[in-house]
Amino acid sequence: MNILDNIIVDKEREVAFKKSLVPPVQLEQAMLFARPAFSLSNALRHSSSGIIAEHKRRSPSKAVINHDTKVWEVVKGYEEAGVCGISVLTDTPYFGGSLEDLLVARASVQTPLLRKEFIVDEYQLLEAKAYGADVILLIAAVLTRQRIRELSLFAQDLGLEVLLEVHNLEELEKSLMPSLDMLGVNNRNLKTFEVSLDTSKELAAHIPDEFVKVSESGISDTAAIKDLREYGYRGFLVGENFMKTTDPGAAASGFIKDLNS
Ligand SMILES: O=C(O)c1ccccc1NCC(=O)[C@H](O)[C@H](O)COP(=O)(O)O
Repeated sequence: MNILDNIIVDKEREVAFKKSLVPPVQLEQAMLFARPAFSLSNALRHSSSGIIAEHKRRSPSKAVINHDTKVWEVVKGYEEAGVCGISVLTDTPYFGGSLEDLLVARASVQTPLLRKEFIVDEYQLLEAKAYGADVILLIAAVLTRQRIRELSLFAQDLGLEVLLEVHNLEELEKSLMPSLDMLGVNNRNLKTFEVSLDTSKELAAHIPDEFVKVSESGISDTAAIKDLREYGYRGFLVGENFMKTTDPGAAASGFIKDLNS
């Protein structure tokens, strides 16, 4: 089993346990559940930077990235820097995040929020809505076409946007469907942790124009973004490069200024 297999096995157990504690109807009664979501895809279409900045304490590939973060401080810093969207990791065992992080982020900013999670069940979409997310992530490597369809339609019914993540042509071809809003290419192979921006470049031509293209992972300088834009990418998910600094908001601000200069 690779790390992704392990994460999914653990996630299925975790979701089953959470369902036994909090029934779906309780999530539907949460205050934030009825709130209309912000559109990340629109923000990306009209943005000059396209940065989606991530709150990421640790990861399987890098271990600890930043343990001293205060979520509210990081996301406010990101918003002030002018990012288009903020990705909040909510997985605890592998990334040190939580749904509480998402709730704090929602209370702190008006920027579109992506619940960065390993989604295997509709229940997690109800959680995403109840805790203030605007967008959810679906990872093609761990879902069948049928499940991508069911989950994306369920998200659409809840008013959440969907970012579908692929890593190769096979995943892309099995996943294309109208219920997706954004197509993300992860430059990190989640099974081996190898990172190459060539993955985004190679897949770009295969992504139909109606989907906003997002390049994810391993982006550490503005030259990479200028290059990826040439391939039609409008969104750029950046985590470690900001989070490894003592002030992620300031790092994002400097990055965006450099990008726009
Ligand atoms: O980051 C990891 O090590 C990782 C391992 C296994 C599954 C997912 C993983 N990361 C999720 C992400 O996609 C990244 O956090 C995100 O794209 C930002 O990447 P980066 O800018 O390289 O921190």
